[in-house]
Amino acid sequence: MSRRTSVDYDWDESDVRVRANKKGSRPRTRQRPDYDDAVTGRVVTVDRGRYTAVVAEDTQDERLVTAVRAKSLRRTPIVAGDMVGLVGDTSGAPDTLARLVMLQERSTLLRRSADDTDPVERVVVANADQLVIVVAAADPTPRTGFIDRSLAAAYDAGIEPLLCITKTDLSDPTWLIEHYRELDLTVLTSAGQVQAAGGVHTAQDSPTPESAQTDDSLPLEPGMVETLREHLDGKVSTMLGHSGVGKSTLVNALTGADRATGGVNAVTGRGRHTSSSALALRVPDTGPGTWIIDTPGVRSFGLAHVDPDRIVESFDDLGEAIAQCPKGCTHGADAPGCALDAWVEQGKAGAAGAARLESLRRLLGSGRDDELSEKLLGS
Ligand SMILES: Nc1nc2c(ncn2[C@@H]2O[C@H](COP(=O)(O)OP(=O)(O)OP(=O)(O)O)[C@@H](O)[C@H]2O)c(=O)[nH]1
Ligand SMILES: [Zn+2]
Repeated sequence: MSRRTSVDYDWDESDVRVRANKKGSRPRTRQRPDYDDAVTGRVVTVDRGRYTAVVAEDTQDERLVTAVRAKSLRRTPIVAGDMVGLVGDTSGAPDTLARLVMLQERSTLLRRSADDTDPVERVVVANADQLVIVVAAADPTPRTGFIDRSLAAAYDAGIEPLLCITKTDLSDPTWLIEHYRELDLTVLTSAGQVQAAGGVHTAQDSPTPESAQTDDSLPLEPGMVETLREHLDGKVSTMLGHSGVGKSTLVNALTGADRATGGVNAVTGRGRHTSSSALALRVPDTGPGTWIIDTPGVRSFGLAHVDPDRIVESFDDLGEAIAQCPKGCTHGADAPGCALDAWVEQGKAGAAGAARLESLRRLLGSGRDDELSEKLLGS
């Protein structure tokens, strides 16, 4: 049952010595003849040094393979979403263990540092196309600081952001939607609204497919789940949000998996997932390649690893003013000639301009106050 799939990827072994080889144009797999028969897998979760990958995705031979990392990769972080090469017993049969020997080059890499002063950068998720930032309209109170830093991290990683506002039955999220009106950001609310590129549209009421039938006791409106499903279709998305905002509720409604109780059977066919590590899940009623990666452990987004210029670029709604700043402008409150204050005072950045500028300055500063208050609030 160990049918091989051919390896025709551009492997990044994260092995600098191999990559630095003069014959750089030669396919790297040739330099590793041992691995010619490696099968490709998508890492769905990592738990205590064990990597679970789905192999032969969307074929009859699709299976979950558990693997341990080869010695040569022991210093390389490998995370959910990574595409890897596996050798050895890749049958996926119970109690078998394969060897993870290669790491494919990533299209994107979402990273964070524990806080803005922590130089240690952590890899969160690989190959995500989209970052779904989940906040609640209330309980817990949404903080734009968290959204803004998530946006900066997404922008830096080249990942498309999407803002999802849950619990709109508890509080009116209009102020939050207004806050991002001038930014080209799609906003979904649990009332089923979509804001794209500055306009608010009511989402089409689509019927809930059988497999996604939500429990009557769930406070979610089907409109949001279905609109979100459409936005996830064909993409690898990762979901991020503070505890209690309703991520599990959303993921469960989307996938039918019961994350809280550790059951992933509906998605992977077998196995239990009880750790708090990131987990990639299939999304029913979507096309091939649709995955959602839940990151329960990630609650704050230190930006120590992000170039300040990239942070500035994530404030696209202030971009026109920034273009008028003197060269090398730090955009700080006391930066000489900074065009931002006048721009905002003239109302050119919209009603939320002042708050957006404040947020930019906070992120460009140490940002510690914001991060600290998030921690103090028990996020
Ligand atoms: N009123 C209301 N409650 C909701 C909504 N969505 C989720 N909840 C409730 O909010 C609580 C927290 O939801 P979870 O889905 O567990 O939140 P989470 O983000 O996964 O939280 P962690 O598992 O701690 O990361 C639960 O009691 C849900 O029933 C909503 O749209 N409206
Ligand atoms: Zn400036």
